[in-house]
Amino acid sequence: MPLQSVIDRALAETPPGRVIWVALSGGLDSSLLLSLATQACRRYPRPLHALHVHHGLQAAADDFEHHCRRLCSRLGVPLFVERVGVDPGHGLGLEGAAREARYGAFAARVASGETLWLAQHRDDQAETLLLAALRGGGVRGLAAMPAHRDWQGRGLRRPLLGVSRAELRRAAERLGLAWVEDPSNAEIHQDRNYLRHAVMPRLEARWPGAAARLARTAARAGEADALLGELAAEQLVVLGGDPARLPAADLAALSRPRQRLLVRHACERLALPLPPAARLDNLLAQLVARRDAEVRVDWLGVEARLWRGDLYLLAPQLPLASDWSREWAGASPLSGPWGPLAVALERGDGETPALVVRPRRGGERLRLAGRGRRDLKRLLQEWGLPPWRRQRLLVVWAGDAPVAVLDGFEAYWLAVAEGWRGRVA
Ligand SMILES: Nc1ncnc2c1ncn2[C@@H]1O[C@H](COP(=O)(O)OP(=O)(O)OP(=O)(O)O)[C@@H](O)[C@H]1O
Repeated sequence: MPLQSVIDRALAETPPGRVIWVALSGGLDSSLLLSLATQACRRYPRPLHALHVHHGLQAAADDFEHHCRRLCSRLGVPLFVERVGVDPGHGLGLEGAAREARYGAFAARVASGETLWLAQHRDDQAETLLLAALRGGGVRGLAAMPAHRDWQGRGLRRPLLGVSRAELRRAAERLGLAWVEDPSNAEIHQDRNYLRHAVMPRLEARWPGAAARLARTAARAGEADALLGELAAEQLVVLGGDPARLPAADLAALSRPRQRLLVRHACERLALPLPPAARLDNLLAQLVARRDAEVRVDWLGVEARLWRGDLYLLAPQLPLASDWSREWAGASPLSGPWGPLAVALERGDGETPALVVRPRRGGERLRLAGRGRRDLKRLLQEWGLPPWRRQRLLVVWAGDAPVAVLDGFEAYWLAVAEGWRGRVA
């Protein structure tokens, strides 16, 4: 398909009336993508913007920015430049950290309903598949990069994913386009560059069209991955539909591959990090733990807990210091230990005295309407509150009397004493 038709089609599939952003690095591919998108938008008018992220990592960073400015002013496309700091100290490596910073900048600029176009092509796709296979990745990894996906309400699109690098270069030369060569692309110690310069030419020499075939494999793996997503969603409905709380016995009755699929799917639905394979197997092996046994398996960003027959997937919470306390007049919001809480509390006669909010210490007794004075500990047992939720309880005191109990994380009242009114604002 001619290149311009590829772009026209991508344009036709992008929601009309909303801004299309081209992620412009200043390299060949994204400079060409922007030029082609500009031509297409002249024929089918659409708001088109370019977005350049300045990482400040290389001496060449300013050259990239200058090139982007020149190109955009020539094409008459508004350019937005985002400056980001890259912190390689989080175990992602420099490349990973730069990528994370870049996506942070994209997210800050591109609004919900708008679309971001990226310029990866077919050879990038083949390399991504090989890198995933060399890491021992599964279907998700082998699917490499999707041609389009929803990204928190925004569209992410790669219109050039089916086009070869050679064809893009020919097109750029035909157009007399200028671009900046990224000096780091020649550094062969980087895995991707090694594949590009040392491996792919050999594969192509032995199997002409190797990159195109690998990209086809990625597309097939992508389809299989989407089907697995559908299967997992259906299975989740059968298990009650709550990704944060899965019935352990029902989960244990499934085949191990289905269990893995479902837990990963549940994490995705909750926007939690996926478990490393060994952690997941460790967790699944304990699914049939005795009902009264408490099992907890953690991985970065997640606490998985088996409690009373259910598997809970939770984001870890910072522990609450036992001496934390807050004076409060009862009006919303309450400035809680993990952030503002949209709750209000008042005495029935409207004469609310000064209140103090503290973590639960034990031994509190509340006077409940129709039930008299009750031990909070007993009440917690009665409500069947999981232990980790007990740790986030806040007790509101009026003088030396506890008058209400609040979940300090999810902002709701668990108990309010007789003569008091609690509201969720
Ligand atoms: N600094 C940046 N600012 C804006 N977009 C970027 C930046 N770096 C990369 N991108 C986008 O992400 C895509 C993939 O990045 P990658 O690093 O693989 O490409 P590149 O070789 O730097 O650039 P190009 O695709 O322009 O040749 C780019 O095609 C571009 O759309």
